Amino acid sequence: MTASLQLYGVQAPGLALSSKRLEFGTKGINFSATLTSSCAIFRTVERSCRNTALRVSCEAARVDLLERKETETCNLSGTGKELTCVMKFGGSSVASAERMKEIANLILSFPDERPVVVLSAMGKTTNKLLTAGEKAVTCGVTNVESLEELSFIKELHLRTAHELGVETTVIAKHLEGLHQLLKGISMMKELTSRTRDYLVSFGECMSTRLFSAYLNKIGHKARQYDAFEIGFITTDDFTNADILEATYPAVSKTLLGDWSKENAVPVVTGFLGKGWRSCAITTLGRGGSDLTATTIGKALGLREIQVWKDVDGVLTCDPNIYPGAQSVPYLTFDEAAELAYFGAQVLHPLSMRPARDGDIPVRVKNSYNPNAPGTVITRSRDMSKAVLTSIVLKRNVTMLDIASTRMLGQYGFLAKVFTTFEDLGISVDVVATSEVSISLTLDPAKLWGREIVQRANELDHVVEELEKIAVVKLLQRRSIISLIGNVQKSSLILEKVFQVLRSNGVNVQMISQGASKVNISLIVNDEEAEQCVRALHSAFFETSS
Ligand SMILES: Nc1ncnc2c1ncn2[C@@H]1O[C@H](COP(=O)(O)OP(=O)(O)O)[C@@H](O)[C@H]1O
Ligand SMILES: N[C@@H](CC(=O)OP(=O)(O)O)C(=O)O
Repeated sequence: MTASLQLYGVQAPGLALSSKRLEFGTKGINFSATLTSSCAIFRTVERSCRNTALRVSCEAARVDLLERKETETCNLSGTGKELTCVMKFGGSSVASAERMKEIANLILSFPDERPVVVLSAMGKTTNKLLTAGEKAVTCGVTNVESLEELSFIKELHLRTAHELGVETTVIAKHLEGLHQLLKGISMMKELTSRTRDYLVSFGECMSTRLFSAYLNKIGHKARQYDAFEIGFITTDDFTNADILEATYPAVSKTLLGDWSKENAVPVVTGFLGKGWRSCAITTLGRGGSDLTATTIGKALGLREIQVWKDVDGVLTCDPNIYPGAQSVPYLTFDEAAELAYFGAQVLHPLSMRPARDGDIPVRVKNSYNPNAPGTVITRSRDMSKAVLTSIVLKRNVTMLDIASTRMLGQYGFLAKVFTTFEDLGISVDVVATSEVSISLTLDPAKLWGREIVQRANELDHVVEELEKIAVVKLLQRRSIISLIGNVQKSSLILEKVFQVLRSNGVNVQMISQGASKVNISLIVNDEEAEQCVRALHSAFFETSS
């Protein structure tokens, strides 16, 4: 049982709260969450500490303690009496005015649902914003106006407003702000990851404003929310921020509080948050609107989370690799998480976490084909007949073969290897070990998120460090093929896999069965990978045996 202790403070004008540090000196207090807003600091503490006197010391400028108030943390499962579900629509589902009208009809076609709507940016807006930002660095201030991406974004959003019949004023400030920001980037000749997040936030801020205005126009009361203003508190890892615990009660309080006053459909920006130290806009990693949706689902204790895409649910493999991929009717949270983590673009890698914690079913549906049943993701499912569920490919992975320079019997070798990665802040994806050697792949999401120069230095540095204790081989352009399914049937799966790979003349360079028990990973050369996935798909999903 936790209680929330809220300490309200006033800020000296013009000072960001993040520049101050409040210290809670009393021993034994277990802070399970922290969140700051421009005028308050909230800390969630264990109930047992309720009456403990807190010594609050303020390091920087003035923070006056105005009020100390104890409140029960929102009852997460009991508050969602009225709002029923989350409906998240991805970029392809809101790519044009016509698509937005269809989505509005779709929402209205479920009269028993009272959804929280989460939207991504329209179509490929996020990519266009990023390209515009990169071009702005070098194009010169006077040329910003004629950047084709800026013109495209302006034209798309203004046209959408006209076609929806809503005032262009709902997005005018954002279009102007975007223009100014690009000029700023151009003047500074620099695009930091913090600015990058601010830049892409314009996409979701505009799509939600247009859609909410449209719902209101057709007589369906709606209210737009910027996630970074309603308590989506994240780490300050720009471009890949993680949601902090304090988000749940804050989001619940705002959305349920407003809903109880007026039943207006909440339309929330996906993908965005607010860094808890910086108070700047952050993003949750590409495809992060899925995570926004599941976070809201958990925060409000809703009955279901729906993510509407442009495919008939989660498929047996990436349809861009094999167009004959079929939809998977049921998945567990573990299977879906593994599938997303190992590269299936269809779901954000962390999005299953809140749904699993809240035990809320996630339904993946096709907004272009609403009648298709889609995929239902739940805590457990009948695995008695399940063998292989889906095949996932992650390309361009770096692999390391590390062999100890000592002989057998050396203890501490694995510990030293992993300490090196920990020290360098690099996470590892797939591992296979013996007593004196270890093969592993490096998480490309973490590594490739950094600048090219930084990346090359990092790899050199890893090899240099490891060479103090081992012979190291750096192998690039490898692919991980992940076989998601019932690992209880691993012999059956592997028998078939090796038959297929042998008949295709492919040598597996490493194999690993994860502790999650839903995934077997194979490492092959990049250039052989797609052909392998197609051959494996035929063997597992297109033959009767
Ligand atoms: N196993 C898979 N199942 C379904 N879609 C997949 C899979 N692997 C890759 N994809 C790709 O993911 C896309 C859907 O994800 P995404 O583009 O993020 O959707 P949205 O933007 O609508 O949220 C599909 O169009 C498909 O090309
Ligand atoms: N617009 C962001 C966030 C997002 O979730 O998009 P989508 O739902 O279209 O994948 C992106 O492109 O990454």
